[in-house]
Amino acid sequence: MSENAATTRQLTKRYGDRVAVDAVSMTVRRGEVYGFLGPNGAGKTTTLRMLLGLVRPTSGAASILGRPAGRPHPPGTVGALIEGPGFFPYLSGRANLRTLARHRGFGDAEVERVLDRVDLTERGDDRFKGYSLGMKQRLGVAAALMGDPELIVLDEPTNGLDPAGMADMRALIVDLSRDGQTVLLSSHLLAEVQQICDRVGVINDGRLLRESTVAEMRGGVSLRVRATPVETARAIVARAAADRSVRDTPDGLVSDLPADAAPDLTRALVAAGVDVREIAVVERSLEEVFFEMTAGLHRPAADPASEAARDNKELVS
Ligand SMILES: Nc1ncnc2c1ncn2[C@@H]1O[C@H](COP(=O)(O)OP(=O)(O)OP(=O)(O)O)[C@@H](O)[C@H]1O
Repeated sequence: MSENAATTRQLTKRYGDRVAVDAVSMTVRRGEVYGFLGPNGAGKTTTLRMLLGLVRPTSGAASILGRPAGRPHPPGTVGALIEGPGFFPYLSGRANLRTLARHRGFGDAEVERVLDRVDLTERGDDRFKGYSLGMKQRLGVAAALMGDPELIVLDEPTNGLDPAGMADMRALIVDLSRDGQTVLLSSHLLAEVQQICDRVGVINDGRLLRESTVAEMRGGVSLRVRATPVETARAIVARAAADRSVRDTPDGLVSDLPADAAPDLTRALVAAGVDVREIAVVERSLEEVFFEMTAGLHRPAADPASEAARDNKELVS
């Protein structure tokens, strides 16, 4: 049995001159929640579609649960929610799932199991049309869960949800993972998913910039010092920082010092007559790391200004 749930090697997709996915090599391990992160248009959906065999790669290879992408998967191995589920608006959630279940060879008991899994049992007889966006997304996840697949692929599962809907979806994904399912999800909301992913792959302009655990990606903590006079404070922080850099930020001086350096640093600042207003341990968010990684990188040729602006807006929204 392959220890990896999904892998891609140099996976590439071109649409005419445009390289939507550029030599992406990623590895999703069994049992983890893997976040495939990047701004809209970065190539996430295209990569997932290639993994699921819905789009043919231009070059490179992909495999899921040890089988080359594109080969039919035995029932109960892979479930996916890609680009919004297609449900009949005038049928109830339950009737929609029953229709799908019959098509896929599952019985009504499986429909009840997945409805319960996404907490929609009580609202199962309501028309799909009347569902909130969060409920619609959860019904889509329920459809992906039929047959209890080993790997669940969710494309932007929190897209468009309000904070409560996002929290529900996060809790559901964490539950699935606790039950041993592997979850591969894509998102442009880095702050949103950093809380629930074990590892992440960051994609921009079709290229995988980095793949690692969330903790590795965020790096260690830093100390932030707000004190006056700032020149004296900077000199003292620099001495404590030794060969580490000291950065001036709008929120104060920041240096990659460990949290346990704070007491000595505070004493040194006070001894030098510096007024210390704040010493804080700060952790970088994935969003900050993403902006550092992409700073100065080439932007899409089509419309660089608007695309960059749009990406930035959506990354922080
Ligand atoms: N069928 C297609 N024909 C032409 N270009 C395409 C096609 N599908 C995707 N693209 C282009 O490939 C690039 C990557 O798109 P993709 O949908 O994979 O990105 P994404 O990261 O999933 O973004 P989003 O979250 O907006 O879907 C985009 O520039 C997109 O316009």
